[in-house]
Amino acid sequence: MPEQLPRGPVDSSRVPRYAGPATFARLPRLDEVGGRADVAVVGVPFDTGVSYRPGARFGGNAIREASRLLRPYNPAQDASPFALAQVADAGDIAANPFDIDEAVETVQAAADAVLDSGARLMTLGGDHTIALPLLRAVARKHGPVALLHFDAHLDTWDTYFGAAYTHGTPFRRAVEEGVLDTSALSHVGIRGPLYGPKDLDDDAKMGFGIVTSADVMRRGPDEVAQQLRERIGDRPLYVSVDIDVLDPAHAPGTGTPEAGGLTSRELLEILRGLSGCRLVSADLVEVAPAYDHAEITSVAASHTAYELTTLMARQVAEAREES
Ligand SMILES: N=C(N)NCCCC(=O)O
Ligand SMILES: [Zn+2]
Ligand SMILES: [Zn+2]
Repeated sequence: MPEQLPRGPVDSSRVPRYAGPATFARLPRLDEVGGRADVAVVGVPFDTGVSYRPGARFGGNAIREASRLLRPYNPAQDASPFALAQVADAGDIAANPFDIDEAVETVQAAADAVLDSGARLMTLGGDHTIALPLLRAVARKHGPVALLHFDAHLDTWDTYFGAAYTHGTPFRRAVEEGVLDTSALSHVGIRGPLYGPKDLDDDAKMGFGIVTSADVMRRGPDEVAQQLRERIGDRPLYVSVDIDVLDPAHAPGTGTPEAGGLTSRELLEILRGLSGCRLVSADLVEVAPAYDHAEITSVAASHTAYELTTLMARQVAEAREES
């Protein structure tokens, strides 16, 4: 008989949810489930790529702490994600805080290892620099992927202080490197001042379509999600969520806040509307708990990661049924 491995969160009716060290959603650690998971949740404590307030290195653990209140059944997607698939917390990637190039290599190697094990990757924390190595790893496995990018910012700028790897530049590098399918690139939640109109011209030339924050308000999450689903089709999809896509009222704990953002309700509803998309991996970046209050930001982030892991778990279950 194969040994019965733990699966799913600690039972919060038996062990108080505030007890013990935090893993995402009180899930087992990867080493407790024999080192194999369908979805690996990984922290990325790295924030050397930021242009303004630092602190996103602490985002992953803040999200884990705030995720203690998540429950096993997700009514919005009518799914029990942690029963559908083995979802485990794989700990943190030890990225060098003093050397961005080396950190980018380390994140890529760690992501390669997770994807090679057959798992989908859900990363928590870090600044947006890390999307580049994560996309490299995903493209190595799946080929160029569709990208759905939630952010106040384009993050397709060229360099800062001459540096190529920063939190404002990952998606330009990703396009240059050919890791993205340029027929299916979307930003959602864009707003705020830019350096000049060329920012938008460059971005459009790279192939990005933009759903602004005001578009989401005017058209509503259902219509936006439908348009995104049509653009993505059946391509392998990577979702990158910069928590500053939310209004600072919904996510004060972040490094480059911009007024006029999405509500957490709008973000969660758009994500739920992606059901059926081939979500292969996702990141959730730019949570900087030092500027947070009452865990407003990390609670929103924990629910965002919950919707994303639910989408992935449903995909895992569907793929299992088909085979
Ligand atoms: N990726 C984030 N959060 N911010 C990018 C802002 C780049 C700038 O300082 O213009
Ligand atoms: Zn941003
Ligand atoms: Zn960003």
